[in-house]
Amino acid sequence: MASYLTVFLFLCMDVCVVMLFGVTRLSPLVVPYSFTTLWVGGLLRFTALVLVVFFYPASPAWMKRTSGVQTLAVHSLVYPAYVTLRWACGWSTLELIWGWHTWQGLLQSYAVSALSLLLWERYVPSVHTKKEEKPKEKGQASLQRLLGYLKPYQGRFTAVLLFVVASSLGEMAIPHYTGKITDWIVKEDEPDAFSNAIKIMSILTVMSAVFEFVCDLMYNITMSLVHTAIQSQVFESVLKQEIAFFDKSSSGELVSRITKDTNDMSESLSEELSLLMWYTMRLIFLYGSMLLLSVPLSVFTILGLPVIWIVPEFSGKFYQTHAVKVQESLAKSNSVATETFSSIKTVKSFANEDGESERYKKCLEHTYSLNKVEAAGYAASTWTNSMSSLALKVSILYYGGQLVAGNSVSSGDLVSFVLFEIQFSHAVEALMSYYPRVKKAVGASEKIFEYVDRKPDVSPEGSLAPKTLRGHVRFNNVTFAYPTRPDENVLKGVSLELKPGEVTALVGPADAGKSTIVRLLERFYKTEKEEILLDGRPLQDYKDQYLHEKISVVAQEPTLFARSIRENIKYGKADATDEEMYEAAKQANAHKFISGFPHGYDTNAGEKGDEVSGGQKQRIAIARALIRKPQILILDDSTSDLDAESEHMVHQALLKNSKGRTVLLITNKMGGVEMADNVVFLQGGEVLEQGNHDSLQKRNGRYAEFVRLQNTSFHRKAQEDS
Ligand SMILES: Nc1ncnc2c1ncn2[C@@H]1O[C@H](COP(=O)(O)OP(=O)(O)OP(=O)(O)O)[C@@H](O)[C@H]1O
Repeated sequence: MASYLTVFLFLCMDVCVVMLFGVTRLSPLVVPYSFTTLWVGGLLRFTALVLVVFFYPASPAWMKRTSGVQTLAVHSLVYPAYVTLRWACGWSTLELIWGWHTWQGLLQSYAVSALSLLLWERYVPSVHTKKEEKPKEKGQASLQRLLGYLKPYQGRFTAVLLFVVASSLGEMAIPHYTGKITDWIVKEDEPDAFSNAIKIMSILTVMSAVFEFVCDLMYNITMSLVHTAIQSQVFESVLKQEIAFFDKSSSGELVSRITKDTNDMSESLSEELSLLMWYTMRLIFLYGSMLLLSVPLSVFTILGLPVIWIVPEFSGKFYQTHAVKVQESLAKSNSVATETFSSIKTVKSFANEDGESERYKKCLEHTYSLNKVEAAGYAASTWTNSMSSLALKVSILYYGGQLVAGNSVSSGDLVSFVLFEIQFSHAVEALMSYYPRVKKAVGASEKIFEYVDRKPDVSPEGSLAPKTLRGHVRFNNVTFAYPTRPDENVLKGVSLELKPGEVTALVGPADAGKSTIVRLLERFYKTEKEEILLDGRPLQDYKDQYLHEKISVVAQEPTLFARSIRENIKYGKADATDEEMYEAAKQANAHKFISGFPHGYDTNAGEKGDEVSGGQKQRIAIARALIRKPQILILDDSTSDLDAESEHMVHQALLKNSKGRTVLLITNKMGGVEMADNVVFLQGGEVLEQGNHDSLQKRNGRYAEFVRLQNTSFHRKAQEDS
């Protein structure tokens, strides 16, 4: 209520001041001082309004800010300023100078004030806010970074820009010479003018087309280079992240970021940016040509532009927010599809095709509901663009007609102007409709840059890479929880030792934390500095590449790549010879079956190794670990799919060839455990017993009980099988 009262008070005061000065024009005293009266009137109006704003207790706070005072100044002084400007240009001011108190004048000043307030709020940072140093808007920063990718190709872009300039200039020929031809038709006094105009117009138009062709070619090639650079940078950044990051993000989402989002972003850079460049250049030349033809008409055109700038910005913002949401939802749908296809066998064996389809459908429905809002945003944004430019067009035609009637411009010039103006408003309209699309791509780029900027949460890489490594590992009271479940300690004060030249068996029931110990040794997760030592030095101090060369792990469920067996065994060690590959395969008891395949080592292993059996997959994975000749070899239940004979052969070969090597064997099969020099029994994340198999058996503690249970279940299983 109070704010309505303020507005009412404000209007009353304003109208009264203006009308009061309207009365003064009747006084013969002020007639010779028309300009002074105008300005004094404006200043008094300003003072009166400022007094109302600052002394009326219920006036809105924003009016007391700098932007509010600026608006009042514009509101009060725009009319005197406009009249003075006309006077300076030598145009008639007689009617205006005494007509500022009219209702028409009043309404005009309100419209201008509203517009100026909008502009000031948007584009002109006020004196106070400047001091506060606003942080850059996210979208703006992303756009700057996107443009940063173009920097290495500055030379090419300068050439492209020159071609754009030449081509846009050539495009001015048609409207320009159409006007000349109109004048010739009206006057009929220059017989050669017609053919000359046609000739020059044709030459310039053809030249413009050639420039456009060269420019497009050069531009598109350069943009493909930029796209490749962005995509590989995103891929590299994602690969550098710590394992916990991959635990949290699904592979579908990651793939969508790298492919779809980078594509969207590159499209904006190539297609939209190119159009942006073309239309901006055209806009400059068109406006230049319009100015040459008629300054008042051009000024009138430009006055209407702020309206068609501001309106699309509002609708574009709404659209951008929804575009980001659609991207996220799409990434989710992608991850569901990727997960389903990568586990298709499990899906089918549980006959859950309908369940997965339903899950995917739900994701798509969510995307669809967001898409509808996004589409409405896009439609609203383009509709507001074209409506605002249509309004501008109609008013320009109206004003242009008046100027022609007053003989201010010739008919030919008016024709040219109208043609220029049509192209001009089309260019503005086009730029405005590209704005939301560029914003959409900027939205996509924000997500991508999140990945590029993300610092992997790992300890800074060490520099240690000693020539010889003994492979002595010590865990000192290690307590660990996964980052995704920080409150759940998986390891609780684990202390153990892996000695060079010895085989240590890590034994324990499911979920004891055995694989977690391996993941920590691989440095996949962060631990305290002194907790894990390798040859007496903290594990973090070693170079990453060095560490993974010296430690080889055969995981519980090894993953093979959809490449040849040769490439799988030599994975990460492409310089290994074929002899070394055969040797590793023999030790892993794999050479025989691989040689039996029709294509031998060139046989494709299939996606995730699906074209070989579980046991074969494990043996190939063991060969892949052995070819690196690691100082520390870790076998994490990696012979579970082998028959007893194969397993025995693998173990024998490993023991024979592991002189001086540290071996960690995670298994619950007693055959392997009995061969070990040392046994560590882990349960619930705690080391309960340590020693060799016989001594632990004699102790008759938890380990012995576990062995008994293992044997009982083994015998029962054997009986059931027989
Ligand atoms: N990436 C992870 N994020 C969160 N928790 C995890 C993660 N990996 C494993 N865990 C949890 O840690 C605990 C120990 O898992 P781990 O794989 O180390 O056990 P394990 O002894 O190797 O078991 P198994 O013999 O069944 O393979 C389990 O409770 C498991 O749910």
